[in-house]
Amino acid sequence: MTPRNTTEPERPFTGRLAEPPAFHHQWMLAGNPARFFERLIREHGDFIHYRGVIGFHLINHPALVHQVLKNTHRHYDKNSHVYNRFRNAFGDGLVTAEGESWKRQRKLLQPIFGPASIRRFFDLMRDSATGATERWSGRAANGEVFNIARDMERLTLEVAGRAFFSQAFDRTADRIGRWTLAINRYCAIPPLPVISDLRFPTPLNLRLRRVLSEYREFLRDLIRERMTGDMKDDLLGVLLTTKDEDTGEVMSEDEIAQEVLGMIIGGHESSSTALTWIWHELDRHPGVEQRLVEEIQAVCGDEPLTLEKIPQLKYANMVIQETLRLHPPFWFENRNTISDVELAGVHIPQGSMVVFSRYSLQRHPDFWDSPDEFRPARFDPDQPENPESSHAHIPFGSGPRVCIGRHFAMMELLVILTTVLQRYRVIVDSSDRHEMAARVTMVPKYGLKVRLEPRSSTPGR
Ligand code: HEM
Repeated sequence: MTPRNTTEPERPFTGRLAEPPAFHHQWMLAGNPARFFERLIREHGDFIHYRGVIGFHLINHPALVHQVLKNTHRHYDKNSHVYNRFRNAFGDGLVTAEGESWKRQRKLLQPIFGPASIRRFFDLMRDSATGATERWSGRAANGEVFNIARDMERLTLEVAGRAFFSQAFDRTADRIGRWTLAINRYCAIPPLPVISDLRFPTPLNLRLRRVLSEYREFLRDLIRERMTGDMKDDLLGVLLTTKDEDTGEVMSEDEIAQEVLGMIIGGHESSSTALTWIWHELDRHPGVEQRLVEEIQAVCGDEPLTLEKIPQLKYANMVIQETLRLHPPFWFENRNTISDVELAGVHIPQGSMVVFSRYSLQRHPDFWDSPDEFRPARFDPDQPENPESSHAHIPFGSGPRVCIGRHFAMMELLVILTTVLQRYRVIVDSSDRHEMAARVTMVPKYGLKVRLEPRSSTPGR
């Protein structure tokens, strides 16, 4: 379910700009930046001009966010410290591209990720999820405690890898896993301009350079393989053959490499994080888990999930939305002003950074009742609990740069959630140490230690 289809936020912003003292609570940025923004908002309101090592305008009201991402998006781009760090790692794929280059890429890629096109990935998603649950049978039988966050990472990487490279992923899975880890480590460092520059020879930068060149070589070989006859119907095959409607041009090898890398890294990590939070919340809310299992039983019986049944998983959808609200994987967003802009009557000069925290926005007490409580019923499409909250829920972004992979991600989450729950109850172990960490994505800092309890019947057997 996506939020209701309204175009303008229901409530205008009526507050004023606050200017806390320079460097206010700056030390908190080094620990947990989501808590830093939360505290600023609690003390100073929904519109703040922060002056510190890095200065920014912080917005925390749906009407302001809507204005930046949608109504006046042309006045903003992603030339910020944070996105420049991603640019070093991924190049200029869709996530970081700007202007004409972004427009061209988005137009080419949009149809590939539309709701109808991504249906063909259903089988591979279900097969990968089923494979993971089968590999877990020994663990379940032995009552083994393991970190399910790692398994979710492996599983969503496999889904993304197979969607892009078919079986070539399986041959290279370990290497791709290592490359991903190195890139994620690089992206998680503070976005300080000099240190992030790949020419600066820190061990992390040198490692990233090596990894990127290995990845390019892997992709070059694979593209050559495809060009010499072994063309496949996976995402790489589609990218190699998709033509610009107007010019008839195909994407260059370099463009494809940047695109694929950004999507595999960004797409698999966000989905695995969301899944880990779902297991965390279901364990804490047995009533929700019970209702979810009942829905799955009613929809699928003892058979594996099929593509046609996905729309019937309404409660599962609500559970996912509520998890994405409380634990938005990409919790932080930022834009750079490319001209002078006016926001809520305030003049903001060109070259300023405007930021918001999805974590705070999606827990805004003016838009959500008991905002910290996990209540999937909020997202009941027939009876939404907080009818004015649609613009306070944007886990996939909003406006022209809304996540292109959102339909893919939602289907993947539904398939994995259903497949695992049909076979196991996921129980968080008493040894689990819980703390939220806000890195590139928002994660449980120490992962999630769980045990599995087999259910009495196994689908398809
Ligand atoms: C739960 C999973 C996911 C979440 C929460 C998520 C979230 C987001 C968000 C918030 C943005 C917008 C950033 C902005 O405003 O600039 C975004 C953009 C993007 N996402 Fe996702 N994403 C997810 C999964 C995926 C997947 C699976 C893919 C690819 C298959 C993907 C590919 C992209 C791309 C390419 C963009 C850039 C779009 C553009 O700027 O035109 N995402 N994502």
